[in-house]
Amino acid sequence: MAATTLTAANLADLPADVPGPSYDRSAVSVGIVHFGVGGFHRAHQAMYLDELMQQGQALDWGICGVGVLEADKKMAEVTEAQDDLYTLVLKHADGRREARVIGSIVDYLYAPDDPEAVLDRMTDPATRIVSLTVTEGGYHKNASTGEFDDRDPAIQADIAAEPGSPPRTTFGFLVEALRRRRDDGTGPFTVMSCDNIQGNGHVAHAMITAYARRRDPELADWIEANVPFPNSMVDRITPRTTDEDREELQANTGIVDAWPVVCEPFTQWVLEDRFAAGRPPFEDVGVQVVADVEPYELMKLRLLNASHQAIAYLGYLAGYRYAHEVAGDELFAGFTRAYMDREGTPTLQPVPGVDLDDYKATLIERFANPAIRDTLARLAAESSDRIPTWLVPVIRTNLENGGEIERSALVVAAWARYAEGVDESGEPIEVVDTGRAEDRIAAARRYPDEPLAFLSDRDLFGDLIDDERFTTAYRAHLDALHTDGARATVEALEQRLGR
Ligand SMILES: NC(=O)c1ccc[n+]([C@@H]2O[C@H](COP(=O)([O-])OP(=O)(O)OC[C@H]3O[C@@H](n4cnc5c(N)ncnc54)[C@H](O)[C@@H]3O)[C@@H](O)[C@H]2O)c1
Ligand SMILES: O=P(O)(O)OC[C@@H](O)[C@@H](O)[C@H](O)[C@H](O)CO
Repeated sequence: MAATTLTAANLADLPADVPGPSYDRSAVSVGIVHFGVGGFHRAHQAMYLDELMQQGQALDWGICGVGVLEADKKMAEVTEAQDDLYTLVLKHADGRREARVIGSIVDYLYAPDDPEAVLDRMTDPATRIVSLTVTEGGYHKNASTGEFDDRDPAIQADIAAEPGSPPRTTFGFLVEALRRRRDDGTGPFTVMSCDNIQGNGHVAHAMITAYARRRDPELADWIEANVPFPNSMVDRITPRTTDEDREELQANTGIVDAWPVVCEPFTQWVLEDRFAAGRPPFEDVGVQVVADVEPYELMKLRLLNASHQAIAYLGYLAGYRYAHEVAGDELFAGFTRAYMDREGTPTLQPVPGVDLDDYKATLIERFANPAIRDTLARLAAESSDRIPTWLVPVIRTNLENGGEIERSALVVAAWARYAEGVDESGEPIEVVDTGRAEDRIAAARRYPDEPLAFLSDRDLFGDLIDDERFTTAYRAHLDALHTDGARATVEALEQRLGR
């Protein structure tokens, strides 16, 4: 098969079964600046905009991506070489692949090279939305107090910088751009968070204004009064792109793409309708634009993301390395579904238009899609940002209401066992937890002398360590994980609790 390097000039040479932009990309202008162009943004928001553009809509809502981290240099190089084009490959469970080339990202700026260019984009009146997928850690929220946490050195540097000087962090850029827009009368843009955080808009609002307050209280007041931060629920399982994905794409289609994105066919976006200066007509491409996102967020984070945590640690300890292997194992799939039914679901609000039984059954099917090859290592990374935001609130609510907590306690114990850094066969585990890995590993290794040491960090677990019902369950599970291993522990628990 003839090789086609992905560039604007080569779009006409795409194979017939790989559609590309049918719209004139030179007519697309930037209306959205996006921080954190990773796999998920390219599989989700950029895809929805591309669909609108295919319908001849939203041509004034093109995306300019921004990377602020050293690690984003690679994305800058690839987008430059490929005219911001990339291939999106949907992987169906039956082995089918559906590829298309996405054209809605039309510019990319690597902020450390030219921070003023980023600010120019953000202060351009045509920019009406600044969206974010900067991961849970990118919001600088202390999980226990809920307050802004300024301990990140880059954030400290931005807080201390001279007024008007070039920022380094996402918050620094947002607040400086808003200051300039206030001062020159351009007015606000909307800050649209698309990260997996409960109340992501509320959290972005609270953290960004807290940051702004440290620099300029009047500006913080102006942001409070003028900038909308809509909440959203976002969903599409998007694993990291691998070399095999690149090779497979080329072998199947001839397309040479340095950074394609692969994901599951399922996609969902529930978005609160609160924008300062308009928005694309997202509902025309299946986005659920609603007044209250909270019930959907809780459903997704407490069923999907919290279940991912169960699958990750228990599955890894049991010797699996991929999500579909764990979800395809009846014992672990049954445990996960029982967590959802008995512990996650009782903490949810009624979710308009959703049959929760169907939703949960679909989740297990999605996890079990063998084509996705989502690694447990991806799901188990950055646990300190995930367990406290997704699972701890479930445990707290159930403790308050006299609900069940046994399975959640086992997931927390499995994290502690995983964080010891050695699996059940004595092989090392790479514990990825930015800024906290050393501390987590040290706390985990205080077992068995101090069996509750892992729970003693109140930033992560609040007062769970003071609740005897929880600590009794946690201790028993942690002991069992050490003496019997993950599989036997889950088996015994499921036998004891039944369904
Ligand atoms: N991958 C998924 O399945 C998925 C699904 C739904 C939602 N999400 C959300 O999207 C986020 C990103 O996921 P991804 O798969 O694209 O990851 P990724 O690693 O491919 O990309 C993450 C991007 O965020 C940037 N980033 C990370 N920390 C940052 C910080 N402190 N400040 C600024 N930028 C920062 C990175 O530089 C990168 O551009 C997740 O954390 C989650 O909240 C992901
Ligand atoms: O991306 P994170 O760090 O928020 O969480 C890991 C996974 O649970 C998550 O990426 C899911 O795959 C995703 O939320 C599915 O929509």
